[in-house]
Amino acid sequence: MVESLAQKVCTPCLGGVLPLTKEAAETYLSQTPGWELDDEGHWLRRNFKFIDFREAQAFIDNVGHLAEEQGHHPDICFGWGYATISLQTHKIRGLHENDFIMADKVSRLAGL
Ligand SMILES: C[C@H](O)[C@H](O)[C@H]1CNC2=NC(N)=NC(=O)C2=N1
Repeated sequence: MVESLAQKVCTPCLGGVLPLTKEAAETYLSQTPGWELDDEGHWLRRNFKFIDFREAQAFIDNVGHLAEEQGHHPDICFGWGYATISLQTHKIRGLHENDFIMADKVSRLAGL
């Protein structure tokens, strides 16, 4: 049985690895429905909608705990009724499988 991305854990990114090419990143997208790449393929992003500010805040608080557990941290923007989660492996200034693992785990946190 093929392991889902969410079943994997982020590996410490020690730098010195090349970021995924845009084409390689696009092959991962099929496993993370709802997420999008930026034009250069350096960022993975998804918007989540909530009923109000508190719901959005509760969600990003959970994302924060997940990030600490995984040792891999998203950029988060949130406000009344929404949260935007952006993922990049900063150490390599691009995307790594870790970003897609986090994306799948974050989607599941939102119940998606
Ligand atoms: C020392 C620490 O583990 C590293 O700096 C981690 C922390 N979280 C991280 N998160 C992300 N998104 N990219 C990184 O390169 C990264 N590096």
